[in-house]
Amino acid sequence: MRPSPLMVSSEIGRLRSVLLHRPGKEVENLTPDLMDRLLFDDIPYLEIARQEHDAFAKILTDRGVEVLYLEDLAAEALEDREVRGRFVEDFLAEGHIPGEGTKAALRELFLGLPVREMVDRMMAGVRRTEVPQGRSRSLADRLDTDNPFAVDPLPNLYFTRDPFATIGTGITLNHMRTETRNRETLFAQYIFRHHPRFRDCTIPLWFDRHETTSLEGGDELILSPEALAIGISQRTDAASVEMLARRIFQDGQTFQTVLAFNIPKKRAFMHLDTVFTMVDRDKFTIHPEIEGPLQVFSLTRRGQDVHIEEEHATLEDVLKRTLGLDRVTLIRCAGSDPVDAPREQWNDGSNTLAIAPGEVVVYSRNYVTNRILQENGITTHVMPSSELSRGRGGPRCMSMPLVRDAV
Ligand SMILES: NC(=O)NCCC[C@H](N)C(=O)O
Repeated sequence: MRPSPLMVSSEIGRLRSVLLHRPGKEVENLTPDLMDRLLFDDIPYLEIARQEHDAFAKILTDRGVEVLYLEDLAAEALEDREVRGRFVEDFLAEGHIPGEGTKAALRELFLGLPVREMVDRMMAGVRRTEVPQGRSRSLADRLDTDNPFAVDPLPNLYFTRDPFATIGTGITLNHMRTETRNRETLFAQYIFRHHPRFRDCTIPLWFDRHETTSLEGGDELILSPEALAIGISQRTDAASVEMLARRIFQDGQTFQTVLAFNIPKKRAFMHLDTVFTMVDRDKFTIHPEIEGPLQVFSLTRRGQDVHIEEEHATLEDVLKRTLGLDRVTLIRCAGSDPVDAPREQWNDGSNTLAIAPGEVVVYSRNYVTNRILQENGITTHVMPSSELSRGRGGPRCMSMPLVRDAV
């Protein structure tokens, strides 16, 4: 077995390799009635969303970052016909297909396509009108439902931050809060098991998709090689945090502390990274509402066990102590303006992606926060964002680092 090709031990180390997903037809396979269940607040215009995403990727590649695409890795991982067959079965099993006849027709549809087209179709979803009506139609196949899809689209796939997370040399393969996003984690499972880049490597698994509690990557931040910050949030359960801490501590990675922040359970704050991201060694963007005092649990390694302490402290005090800093700069979203701050946080003004210490990618629409970042000495790479932001995620949400330089 080869050593892990993954290494991420901070939020800000120079970014060397990152996983993105270029939005596909899935972001237009949305109707007003489906938006709530599929976790969107509006329907993006695909052509512009792709232009915006290409601008995002260009910011990264122009600075020497290797950009890998989920759809490419998935297709490459599924080259083998037997593996592809198993993937289709798993995908259909979790797709809540109405009847056996529909499932058989979808199986035939997917396996009859070239592998890359198959991946695109699975991501895009299949409309009921696109499924050839097979002979054996069970009652369930015949029943008309108000869902126009035989198998749902996966519109949140371009938020590659959430289905799995690189921590150290391993990953958490996540169990997502919602059914619509949990199917996304199947792609990562097959990529890490079957893609030539990963399959013969020793990649520790800190969490697995079959766990019964939820964990999403937007809640997983790496403050330093010694400390993680995990949100207990609308999407991540406390039990998941303790489970990943125990596994990471037992593996002998560099991490000694996991800080669990209990944040408000609401859609605007769905993940810790929607209200808090690291932009430099001692600088953070935050939403004013989480300045604290917050309920923070410190999970520390004690031999083979995990010691848990609770405190109510300000974010500033916790960060200074954990990072051994005399001072930290908390850059408040839109300067805490009572109107600009909630607006820009809603459009992910606090959700930056660092490509090096003090250098971040931001959404153009959050111009108040962007100006304040610049005033604090942060270099901002501004990307267009009108269509991508309709999915309620920013540059950090749309990226999963695979390799960063040590800080
Ligand atoms: N890390 C993140 O904050 N990801 C944003 C995910 C947005 C997506 N529509 C969701 O609700 O899961």
